[in-house]
Amino acid sequence: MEILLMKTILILHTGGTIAMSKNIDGGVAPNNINPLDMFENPFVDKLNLITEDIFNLPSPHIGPEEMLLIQKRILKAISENIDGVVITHGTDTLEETAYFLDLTIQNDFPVVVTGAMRSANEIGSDGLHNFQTAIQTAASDSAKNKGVLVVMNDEIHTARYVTKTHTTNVATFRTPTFGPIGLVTKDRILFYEQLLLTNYHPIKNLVSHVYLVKAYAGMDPEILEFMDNDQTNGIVIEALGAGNLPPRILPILKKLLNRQIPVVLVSRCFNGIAQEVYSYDGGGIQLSHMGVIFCHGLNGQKARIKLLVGLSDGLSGNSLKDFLSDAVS
Ligand SMILES: NC(=O)C[C@H](N)C(=O)O
Repeated sequence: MEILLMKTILILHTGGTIAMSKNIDGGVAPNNINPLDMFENPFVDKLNLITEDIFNLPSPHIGPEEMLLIQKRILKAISENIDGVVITHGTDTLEETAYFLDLTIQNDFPVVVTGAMRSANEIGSDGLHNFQTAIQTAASDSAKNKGVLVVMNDEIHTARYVTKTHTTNVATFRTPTFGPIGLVTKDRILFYEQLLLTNYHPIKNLVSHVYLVKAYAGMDPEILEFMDNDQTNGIVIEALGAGNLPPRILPILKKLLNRQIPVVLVSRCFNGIAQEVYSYDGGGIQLSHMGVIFCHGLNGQKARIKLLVGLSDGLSGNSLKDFLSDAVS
């Protein structure tokens, strides 16, 4: 490892399978005491580990409020001479928390998120290994200024593009279209790509009622009619293919846009980006002319986090559009 000086790594446990065990009935559930608290620092002569259990939640119980708590704790660490941060997290919503942090923290030190697919007492448990490699990555100088990173199964992914792709396999985290930017090898942390960095938005409060909807063949307009009210702050639609919608959605879409509700489009495809390609009814060109914002390269859940962060930072109109479409970062 390229670790030369004594460094301090802040570890924030938030729960998830990495902190769970299989019980006698075969169900996997949280423990009263996090098994990771028993982790013996294998790098005692090189790394000082400060551990905090900020909460112990399955990640489906985590939402923007919890993400903001994690963000605030990391911002506090900036004045505490911390050299890196590791966050352990359930994998179900890990990519959303990681991307939320990526958008809201200017991290000169590495911030690494990890989790596990097998709980602490299951054969082949991946928790300790992922935890250890996440610490090594957070302690690596080469991990600085790369945005928030996700380390799982010996791969290093950007929070911006990584996604959970398998329900149970330990190799679940993948980065469609672009691939991981680095590897954890037996003896070093290795990067071979650099993310284009963007500005950060250090929000302090959150807006609510930002929705995510998936398009499907024959999509029913009623789903969007539910959002046609004053409470709705924004909507992300995972559209078909290159970025198209069934024509029967157009009337309600117009109503939502007339209400000045931002409607953001991504593709429901696993690879590629939403683009204004088709000029038929419901095609991307028409949607774009109507005022729908095309968000490039993100999946639906990430685009929703980005919309939430942009709105929470007070962006609207063209500034929100530029932020979401990556015209500015
Ligand atoms: N592997 C996991 O961590 C999944 C778990 N359901 C969670 O997200 O908390």
